Amino acid sequence: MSAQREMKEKNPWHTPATIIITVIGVIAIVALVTVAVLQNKPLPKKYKYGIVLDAGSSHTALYIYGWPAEKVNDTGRVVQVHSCKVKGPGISSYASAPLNAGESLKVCMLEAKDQVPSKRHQETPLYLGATAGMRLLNIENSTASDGVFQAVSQALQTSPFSFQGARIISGQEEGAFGWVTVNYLDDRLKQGLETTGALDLGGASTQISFVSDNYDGSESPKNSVTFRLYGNDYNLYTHSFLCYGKDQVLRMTLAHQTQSGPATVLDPCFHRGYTAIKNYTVLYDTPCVSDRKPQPAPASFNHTGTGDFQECQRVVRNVFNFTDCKYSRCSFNGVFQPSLQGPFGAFSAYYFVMNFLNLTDTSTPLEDVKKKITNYCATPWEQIKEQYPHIKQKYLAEYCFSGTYIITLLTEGYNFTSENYPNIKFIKKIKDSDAGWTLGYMLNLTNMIPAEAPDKPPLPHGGYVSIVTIIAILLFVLIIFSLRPIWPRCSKRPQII
Ligand SMILES: Nc1nc2c(ncn2[C@@H]2O[C@H](COP(=O)(O)OP(=O)(O)OP(=O)(O)O)[C@@H](O)[C@H]2O)c(=O)[nH]1
Repeated sequence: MSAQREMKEKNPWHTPATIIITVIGVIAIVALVTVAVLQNKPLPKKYKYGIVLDAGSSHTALYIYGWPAEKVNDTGRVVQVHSCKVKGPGISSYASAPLNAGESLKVCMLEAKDQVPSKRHQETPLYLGATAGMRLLNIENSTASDGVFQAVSQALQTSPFSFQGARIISGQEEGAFGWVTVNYLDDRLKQGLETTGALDLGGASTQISFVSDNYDGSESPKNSVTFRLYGNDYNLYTHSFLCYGKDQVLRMTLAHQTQSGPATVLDPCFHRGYTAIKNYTVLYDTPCVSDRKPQPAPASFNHTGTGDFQECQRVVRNVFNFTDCKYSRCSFNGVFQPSLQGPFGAFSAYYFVMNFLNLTDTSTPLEDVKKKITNYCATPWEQIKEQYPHIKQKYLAEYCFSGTYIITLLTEGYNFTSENYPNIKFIKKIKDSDAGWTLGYMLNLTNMIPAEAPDKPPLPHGGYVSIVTIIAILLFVLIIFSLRPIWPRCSKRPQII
């Protein structure tokens, strides 16, 4: 018994020095790892915000974007945190009562106040960009357009946000920023991947934007936009067709059919059984068709559907000029377009219409797409209303026309064929953010996409912590081994002293 106690007392592992060294070693390792973990832990997320109002021809929508405050330049970090659809028509419809345009934004602005934490209000930039509706009003009556901007600016200045101005964005900006949005959200820019083209169909204009190896900007330079983003150069082809949004094209096709001022128009783009009294003055009240107004025109006409896709396509073709082209190749109306390249994202009305018609699957052969639209157009109006009781009748009545226009624009306007039609993806959102020009516009104005690729930390957080842990364990083992001279003898036999 006493020999055993003596053996314990002589065991060098139990000397005060080794115990102290071991405890200090363990504490040092724990401290080292803890510091590494804490020092590199992502900071609690403080968000910054930006707000963009898309003042379109048919309506205004508000988008709130958010991003972590500490990492501004990382791709894919800015996301849409909220959106609000303004009730009523687009701001260009308030030309004769501009104060109401400002008033119409109030509900969405109140929502924005609730969505953005109040301590961030003052630093949150607020932009309003107006598109084709205001472009047309500005052409038609620039004083009225100035009045509308004054009214909306006054309303937005009273908001708690940092209002940065309201302006018409050019068709080129609308196309290019739509392309930036799509590729930013898809993480294609930072990684330098092949980009996705953007097809945007609005109410009053439509945009096509893509990068093509066959386009360096020398032919038709007005269609060229160059960007340097994350260290990559892009030469983007973009064109915006004013008046080729679906609402204005509908007016153009009607104007074409009413050139002689008839009292009844039999329209193949509307369902059999559809009939409505329409006002000539309202129909022709847009620069897109005003020069075609019959003189003298009766006050109104009876708009009656006949529901015939092929006839509708014939009518729709009339709005395009496919013959004049002074370039090596054109889309339509004498506009240069290089050969189509890469995948395309088609959004806004492209999505609304094709989604309703159940045609978002572009692996469906084009002939079958046309058959489906033919069947939809041929369905009597009464049956359509019964089938879709919850869908706004204005939208419902126009899907036959809109589907026909979309297919004609894509295949005959932009020259998509059976081979490359499947390259189109009809999209509404990408990773919970709406596809459209607004995000690209804000990223540009807040300088959130750097021209050069940001420096990456040499290691991700997890890798850093693992390496520190391994080094700490190695150090510990080293200390233990350095204590070797005072190790107990490695013998199974008890050492009897
Ligand atoms: N079916 C359907 N159509 C919609 C919906 N929202 C908008 N539209 C229509 O789709 C078309 C395009 O809408 P937007 O993308 O908002 O276009 P916009 O911004 O008003 O028009 P631009 O100024 O030309 O860009 C318009 O004819 C709208 O009336 C929807 O939820 N469903």
